Formats: sequence, C-alpha cells, structure tokens
Amino acid sequence: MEKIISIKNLNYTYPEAKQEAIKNVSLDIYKNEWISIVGKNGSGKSTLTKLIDGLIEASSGTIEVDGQIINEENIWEARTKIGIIFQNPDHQFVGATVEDDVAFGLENQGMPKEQMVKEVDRALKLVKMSDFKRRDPQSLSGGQKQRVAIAGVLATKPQIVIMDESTSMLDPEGRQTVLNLIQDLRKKQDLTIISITHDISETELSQRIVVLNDGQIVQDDKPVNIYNMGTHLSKYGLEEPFSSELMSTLRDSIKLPEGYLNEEELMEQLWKLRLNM
Ligand SMILES: Nc1ncnc2c1ncn2[C@@H]1O[C@H](COP(=O)(O)OP(=O)(O)OP(=O)(O)O)[C@@H](O)[C@H]1O
Repeated sequence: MEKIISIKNLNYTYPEAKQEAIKNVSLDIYKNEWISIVGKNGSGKSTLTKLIDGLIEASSGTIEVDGQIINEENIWEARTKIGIIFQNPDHQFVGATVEDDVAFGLENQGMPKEQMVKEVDRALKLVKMSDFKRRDPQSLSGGQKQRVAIAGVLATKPQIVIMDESTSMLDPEGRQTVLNLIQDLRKKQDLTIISITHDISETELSQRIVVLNDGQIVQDDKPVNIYNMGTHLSKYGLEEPFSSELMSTLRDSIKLPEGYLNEEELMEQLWKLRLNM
C-alpha cells in the first residue's frame, strides 16, 4: 500500500496554552483508504486537521503529503491536494446559484470560463445534483447542500478529502446518502477520505479508526475491533454503535456472521434467519 500522508512525532501547542493539543502523534494514511479520526470534545481532532491542511504550523515533527514534507515553501501546493467539507453546509456557500458556488474554487485558480463550465458539470454529475445547478443553494435540504459542497471540493480535483463533522447536522437519511456517496466517490475517483467525527456511527464505512484522547493516538484498528471495545469506549467519550451492541447480545442465542453488520444489514440477516426457521 502506498502512503499519501505520513505524520511523524507531531507536537503542537497553541500560543499561550499550557498544555500540548497534539502530543507525539505518528500516523500513516494510505492512498484510497477511508480513515476515521474519532475522539471526544477537545481530544485534538480539529487541531490535527488544521496541521494536516497547513493552517497551523507544528511545534515539532513532520507531515509528509504525497511524498513531500510540508514546509512554508510548498504548503500551497500541498493544500491543492486536499479538500475539506465542513460541518455546517450553510457556512460554505458563497454563490447565488449551485453552479456559481461549485465554480468558486476554480475561479480562484483562474481557470478559463469554458473549462470551468465543464468541470462544474462534471462535479455536479458526480454528486447527482446536475438538475439543481440553477437553484439557489439556500433552497436545498441539508443533505443536498452537503452534496453541493462536496461537488465544490471535487471540482478542484483533490487527492484527499477531509470530512470535518460533515454529516453531524444532517437528518439520518441525508447523512446516509452523503456517507454512501463518499464511499462511491472514494472507489471511483480513487480518493483518500479522512473523516473527523465524535460520533462513532459515522465511521461504519471507513476501513480504519484512529481514536484520539488528550492529543494522543490511543487506538488504531479496524472498526469491528474498535466497536468490540464496547463499554470501554466510554473512557474516550464514545459509544458502541447500537447494532454492534445488539449483535453481541444476539450471539449468545443465534449464529451471526463474523464481523460487523450495520443496522440495515443486521435486520436483513435476522429476516433471513427467521425465514429459514
Ligand atoms: N485556539 C486555541 N487556543 C488555545 N487552545 C486551543 C485552541 N483551540 C483548541 N484548543 C485546545 O486544544 C485542545 C484540542 O482541541 P481541538 O479543538 O483540536 O479538539 P477537538 O477534538 O477537535 O474538539 P471538538 O470536537 O470540540 O472540536 C483542547 O484542549 C482545546 O481546548
């Protein structure tokens, strides 16, 4: 597996703060991987994201993005490889129409108009929002707004997409649509996804979960192994997903497949068992 981000012995202390917000963090992230970074409030998730995106500079340690250690000279180039989708879709809109909005990042790059129109159409198609291109972004649902925000990010062709609590303000349906879309894009567009969340249920589609606590990495494992920590997750301010909890209870009396099933998959499995009874 090829590394896209390699973090070594990273430390960060905010000016005038007494404690380090990030303490000796080392982490490799691989191309085309979906990694979730979880932890309670204040555990250091946002600080780590800002360090990766070069918005703040590490006190010590290094961050390599796509083979280059980030420094003052190459930070802008590194940043073109990273797109961020934030929590509140309303704070991300700048255009009067959906297409203007998606074009914003490209305008900043000084892309010629003709090419820009093509790229905007391509990005809107990827998030299945082409029919909405002339609409006012404010008239859309939360999930649709996030899909437009994702299109804005995809238009600039990043290799890495950071989702910073990007689905926490969405209703369950909007959230699921956005997460499934991200999974689909990861596979088809060869993206690396880093999702930052304090909600463990948002991590189901990821391949690896890193738990941050007090600025340090305390766990780094496959979701099923993290979920199996059960009540021990509470010391990191996290809860086991409902279906994982239900599966451990059900395993005492019925045979379930190995690994983790989300609520929908578990329900399907239970129906199958019932039909075969
Ligand atoms: N601008 C700042 N100045 C000083 N200390 C800060 C600043 N921003 C964050 N911190 C501190 O750094 C630590 C890590 O905070 P950070 O915001 O990275 O955590 P988080 O996991 O993203 O939390 P949340 O889920 O609340 O966003 C906390 O102790 C926090 O109080």
